[in-house]
Amino acid sequence: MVFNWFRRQFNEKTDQTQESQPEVKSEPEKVEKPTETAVETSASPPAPQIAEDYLQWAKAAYQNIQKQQEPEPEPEPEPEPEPEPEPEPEPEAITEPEVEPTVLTPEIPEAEASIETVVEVAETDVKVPEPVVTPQTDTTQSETLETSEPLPFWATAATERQARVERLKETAIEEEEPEPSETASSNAGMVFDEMFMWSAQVLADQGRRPDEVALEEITWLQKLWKALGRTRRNLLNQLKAIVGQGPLNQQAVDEIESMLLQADVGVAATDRVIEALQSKLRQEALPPEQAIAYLKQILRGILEEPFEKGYPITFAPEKDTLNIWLVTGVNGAGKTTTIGKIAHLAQKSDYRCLIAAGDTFRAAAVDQVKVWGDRSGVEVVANPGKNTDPAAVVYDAIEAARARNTELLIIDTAGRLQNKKNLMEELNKIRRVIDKRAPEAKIQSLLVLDSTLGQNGLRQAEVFSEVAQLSGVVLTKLDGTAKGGVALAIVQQLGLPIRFIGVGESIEDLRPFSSYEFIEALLSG
Ligand SMILES: Nc1nc2c(ncn2[C@@H]2O[C@H](COP(=O)(O)OP(=O)(O)OP(=O)(O)O)[C@@H](O)[C@H]2O)c(=O)[nH]1
Repeated sequence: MVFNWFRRQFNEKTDQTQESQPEVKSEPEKVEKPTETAVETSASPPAPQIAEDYLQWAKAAYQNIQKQQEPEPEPEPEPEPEPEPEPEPEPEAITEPEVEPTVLTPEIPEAEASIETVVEVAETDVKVPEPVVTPQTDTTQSETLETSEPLPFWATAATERQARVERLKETAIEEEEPEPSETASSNAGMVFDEMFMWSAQVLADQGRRPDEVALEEITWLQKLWKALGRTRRNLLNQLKAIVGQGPLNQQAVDEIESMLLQADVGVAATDRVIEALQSKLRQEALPPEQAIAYLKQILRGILEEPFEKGYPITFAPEKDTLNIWLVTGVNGAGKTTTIGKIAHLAQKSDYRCLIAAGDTFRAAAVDQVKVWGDRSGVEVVANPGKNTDPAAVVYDAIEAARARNTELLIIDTAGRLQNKKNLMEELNKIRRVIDKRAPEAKIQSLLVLDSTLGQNGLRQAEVFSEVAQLSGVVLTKLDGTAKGGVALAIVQQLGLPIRFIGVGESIEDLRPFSSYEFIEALLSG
C-alpha cells in the first residue's frame, strides 16, 4: 500500500518495471457550485458532533495507524520435501555424448541507448553537499525583476490604525502553547496526546474515516501547526483579547481589521473579512467561540474562491500520462528546494518522476538541482555546457521522459532574468517546445513565493502571473515568519490557488495545501 499524498488516499503499489500499466482513472474533479457568498461554500463535510465522538474517532485512527506500522507477517516457510530414497545404481551405465550450451545475448533497448542527454543517476554513495544558501534580501528580489517595491499600503495608513494595533498588543492574552512532543512528530513513533487529538479532529472534520488515515498525515499536521506558531500566536492572542470583551461589536471589528493587516493578510482580503463580519453583526451578536468559528469560515472561503472560478480542487499528476510541471520564481524563493521536495513526494506516492535542470542561467543552479535529485532519488536531465539554451534541456528531458515512461517531469526555470520581456520569452520558448514534443502532456505551471517577504512578494507574483499561465502558487518558508496571513493576500489579489506549502528545509517539509488545515493551524488554540 502506498499513500498518495497528492490525492490523500492509499493506493495499491504499482510495479514500476511494468511496461504497460493498468489504466487508473483519475477521480472526477469535484467543483463546488458557486453560491452567493464564499463563506457558504466552505461548509465542512459531516463530522463528529461531540467531544466523545472525536475521542472515539481519534482512538480508532490511532489503532489503525499502529496496525499500519506493524511489519508484514513473514510467509509460512514451505515444508521441506521428504528426501527421496537414492535409486539403486544400474549395473551398467550408458555415457551420453556432451552437448555444447547455447549462449543467449541480451538485447539492449534502443530507446535507452540513443538518448544523447546527460542523465545524472542518483548515486547513493555520493557525498551530498548542503545546498548553497542564498541570502534572502529584499534588494536581491527587487533587482531580479526590476520592480521597485512600494512600501506596503498599510504601512502608510492612518495613525489611528497604528494606535489600535498598539492597544491590541497591550491587551493581548499571552498564552503558552503546548509544543508537540518529539516522539509524536517523528515517523518513528506516535503518542496519543493533545496534538494527536487535534490532528485527528482536523481530519475528522474534513469527513475522513479513521481507517484511511496515514501516520504521515498526523506528522504533517503537527509540523504545520508548529510552523505557523509565530503567525498564530500574534493572531490568536489578539483575537482572544478582542472576543474576550464580549459579543462582537463595531469596535471589535475595527480591532480585527488591524490584527489582520498586521499578519500581512493585505487590504483587499481584510476588507472582505470585515464586510462579512459586519453584515453578520447586523443580524446577530456573536459570542466569542462563534466569532472565531465564523472568522475561520470567512478566511477559508477566501482561500477556496479560485475553485469556484474554474481551478480544479485536486492538484495531482495523472497516472500513466506525461504530466509536466514548470516551476517558476525568483532566486532565493525556494524553487530548487521545492522541486526536490515535490520529486520526493511524487516518488513516495508511486509516480515515475524526472527533473529537468532548466535554470541554465547559473551553473550553481544546475548543481543544486542535482543535489536535490540525489536526495529524492530522482534522475536529473541537465546539459553540461555553460549558459545553454533551457529549451534544449527541456527538449532532451521530454525525450528522456518518453523513454522512461515518466509520469511527472518537473522543470526548473531561470529566476534571475533581467526583465519581464526576457522572462516571458524564455517561458514561451519552453512552452513551444513542450507543445511540439509532448502535445498530449498535462502542463501545469507553479510560482514559488517566499512567505517571509509578506506583502513585498506580491509585486513579484503579479509580474509572473502576467507572463506565465500559472496554475497555482507554492508558498515557502512559512516556518520562519509571522506573515503567514500573506496566503490570503495572494489568493485574494492574484485569484490563484495555493497548491503546496513549505514549512522547513528538510525533504519532508512540503505538502499539498489544504485551506481547511491551514486555517485550523492558524487559528486553533
Ligand atoms: N525555513 C525554510 N527554509 C526554506 C524553505 N524552503 C526553502 N528554504 C531555504 O531557502 C533557501 C533558498 O532555497 P532554494 O531552493 O535554493 O531557492 P531557489 O529559489 O532555488 O534560489 P537559488 O538557489 O538562488 O536559485 C535555502 O536555504 C533553503 O533551504 C522552507 O519552507 N522553510
